[in-house]
Amino acid sequence: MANSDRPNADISHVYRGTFIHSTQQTALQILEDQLLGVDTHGKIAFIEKGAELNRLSQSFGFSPSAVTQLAQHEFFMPGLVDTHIHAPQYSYAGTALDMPLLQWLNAYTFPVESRFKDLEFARRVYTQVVQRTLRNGTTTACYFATIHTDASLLLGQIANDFGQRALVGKVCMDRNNCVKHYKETNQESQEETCRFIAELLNKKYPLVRPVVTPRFAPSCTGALLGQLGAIAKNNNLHIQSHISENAEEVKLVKELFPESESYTDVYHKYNLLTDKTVMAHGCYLSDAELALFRETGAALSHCPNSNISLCSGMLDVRNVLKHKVKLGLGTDVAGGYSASMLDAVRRALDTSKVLTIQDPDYQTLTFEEVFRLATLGGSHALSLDDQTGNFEVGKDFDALRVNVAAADGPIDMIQCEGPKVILEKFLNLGDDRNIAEVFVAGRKVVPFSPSLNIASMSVSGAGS
Ligand SMILES: Nc1nc2[nH]cnc2c(=O)[nH]1
Ligand SMILES: [Zn+2]
Repeated sequence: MANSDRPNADISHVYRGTFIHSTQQTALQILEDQLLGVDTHGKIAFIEKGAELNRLSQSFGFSPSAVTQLAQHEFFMPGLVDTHIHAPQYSYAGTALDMPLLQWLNAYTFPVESRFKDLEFARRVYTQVVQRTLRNGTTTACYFATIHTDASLLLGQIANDFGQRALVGKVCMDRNNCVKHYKETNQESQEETCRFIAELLNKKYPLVRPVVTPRFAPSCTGALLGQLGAIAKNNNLHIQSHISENAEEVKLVKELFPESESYTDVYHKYNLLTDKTVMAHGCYLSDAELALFRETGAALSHCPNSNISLCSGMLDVRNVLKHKVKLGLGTDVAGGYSASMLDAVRRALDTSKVLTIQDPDYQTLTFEEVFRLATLGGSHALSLDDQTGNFEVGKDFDALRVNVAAADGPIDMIQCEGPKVILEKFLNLGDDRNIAEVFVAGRKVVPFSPSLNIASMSVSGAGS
């Protein structure tokens, strides 16, 4: 072996079995009888054919007897990437789905979010949402918190404690005519955003980053949007918001920002469309707006459960892909009632089929394409694809160990099936009972470590 090929870190784990992932070229690549090595930094050191065991064990210095062999109904897939989820709204997920967006925000969302000033309430809900999403295989989550800086910092701490990769945003809003006590002044929003960013970065959590988070154009003055664009630029930070989710909202933005050509133009004008931006929804974007997304490198998060639950609209994913706009999937809890990315996969397929019902010439998304959106697509949308999203050497090992035939699980395996069918069954029928283990950056984060003292955190609100 040439010197340049020598590994620069020791191997901590080697797994043997089926690995299923996406690449830029292929939506579904099935690698059977492979050996994947994880180094002591949690990175993928090699992924090669099982027949190479002896050579690999010698060159990487591990014992063949230490290899973990997957069982027949097991496979590894990349961790799921939730590109849009509201952590505080987990407290009412599964309820309050009887109104359109703007009314829903005023009636349910703003009153609930205002409660997150209370840090003990925040700790309880944030512990539960991080646990629930991890158990369901979300290895990376892009979170909205609330306007409260300390509670938003707590969300970052909890994600770090449980080992979830997370972008965390303190929500900014200096305009709210309906729930008057749930808003900031322009100065507060700016100052608290800077404090949030400084304090979160100062924690040096390896997998948790701040994200600049104007709630959406109707909640922010132009002045605030401009200040947030500058803060993101000066600190090279991610940006997240909402766009073109619902027809009434689009109309409102036209009224509030009459000088702008389009909703996308509002954000563009304030330097909020960058290659580290992810905007949720985009159901009503024109082709010209999609072209602007493509030009700036900004991404979209498709949140189909929310779009249907709030009767917002349906994203034409095929058209977004045609415009080569980066795209991931999001749960958008609690507009979306499920915190599971498996649900987002199913709802994305359902929505695509409804579009085909409406127009039989419409090219329905395949489950392979949606699998890619939920993994590599999401990591690309969050500009984290150099670190996660698939099983390329050098990326972090973010993975789910799936057992389709888990005892007492939701799937009956009637006959012996190949890996493609097994994956399809898991995506359509599986749940957390099929997710035996979850890894983030090589660390096993599910089952939870007993040292996390889960019971005291979730029941009494005490804990780390
Ligand atoms: N779905 C959804 N859309 C929004 N637009 C502005 N805020 C929100 C929110 O909390 N949820
Ligand atoms: Zn949202």
